[in-house]
Amino acid sequence: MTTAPRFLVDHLPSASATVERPHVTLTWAQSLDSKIAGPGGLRVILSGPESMLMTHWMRSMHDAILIGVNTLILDNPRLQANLIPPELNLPPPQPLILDPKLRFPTDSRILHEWNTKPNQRGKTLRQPWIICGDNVPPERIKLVEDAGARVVPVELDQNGHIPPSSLPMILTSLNLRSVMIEGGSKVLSSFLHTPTRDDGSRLVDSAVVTVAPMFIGEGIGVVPLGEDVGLPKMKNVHTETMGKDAVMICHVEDQ
Ligand SMILES: NC(=O)c1ccc[n+]([C@@H]2O[C@H](COP(=O)([O-])OP(=O)(O)OC[C@H]3O[C@@H](n4cnc5c(N)ncnc54)[C@H](O)[C@@H]3O)[C@@H](O)[C@H]2O)c1
Ligand SMILES: Nc1nc(=O)c(N)c(NC[C@H](O)[C@H](O)[C@H](O)COP(=O)(O)O)[nH]1
Repeated sequence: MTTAPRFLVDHLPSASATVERPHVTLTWAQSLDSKIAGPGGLRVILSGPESMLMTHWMRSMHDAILIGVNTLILDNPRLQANLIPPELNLPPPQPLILDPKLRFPTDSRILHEWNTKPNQRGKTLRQPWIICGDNVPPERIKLVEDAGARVVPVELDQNGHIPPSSLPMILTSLNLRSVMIEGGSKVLSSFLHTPTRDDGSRLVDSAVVTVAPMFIGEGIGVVPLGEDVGLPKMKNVHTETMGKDAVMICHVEDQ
């Protein structure tokens, strides 16, 4: 496949997204029993080859990919679009990690890739940027920056989280026009529970959900236990079969 799947092009941001109003996409892969990982956060491969490739197209269609620090620690992802043919020379997405206390492990794979492949910088890789609380000690920030990442301190909310409603403004300040939020469960939940941005407009523009035909049983749900109240109404705007999986594009309805 040398072009993005048509249904993504039809529903996701392109040149229409602006730095003033960045497009926010939530995405995850889940089992039939709504789990995104196994017990204790064990990574489970849910997506088949076709939908995994689709996920990488989605990565390349957003300026940034964002995950929570637990996903970084548990999955140790690279957050690249490396299933897309390199000869297409698509700009790599900017990895962003939400990490209030700056727990970022400096031996993570994402940083290793950045530090050990200088000739790939800007081609298939970008420097990991870590968004942390503005109360993180300067010595800790220096240690992480000396290890190769960029640290962006911001004001936290009363839960000690990076406030979902202010993420779009943070993206604007970083010159990023769109973000694909890949999880995990706590991050997805906080964005689903926050209807609007600081400017009063809708926070989440689209959700792209891969459903794999399998059961996980005990494991990590799409939203953490006890956070399944107050979730928004969703509208299905497109469903595509990709190999063994179904991929659903949804919009959040006005509350
Ligand atoms: N199947 C999938 O598509 C998929 C995708 C990503 C992750 N996962 C799975 O998710 C699990 C990790 O999920 P998790 O819920 O433990 O952690 P998470 O990745 O959601 O990270 C949570 C942490 O992020 C920080 N944070 C900062 N701002 C936040 C905000 N606004 N809201 C919430 N947290 C914020 C907090 O420190 C919090 O503890 C892993 O097991 C991983 O395998 C699955
Ligand atoms: N689309 C998708 N299907 C899955 O079956 C699965 N387990 C994830 N989980 C997202 C998670 O963060 C993964 O760990 C990254 O997909 C790691 O892959 P990379 O090294 O970044 O390519 N995502």
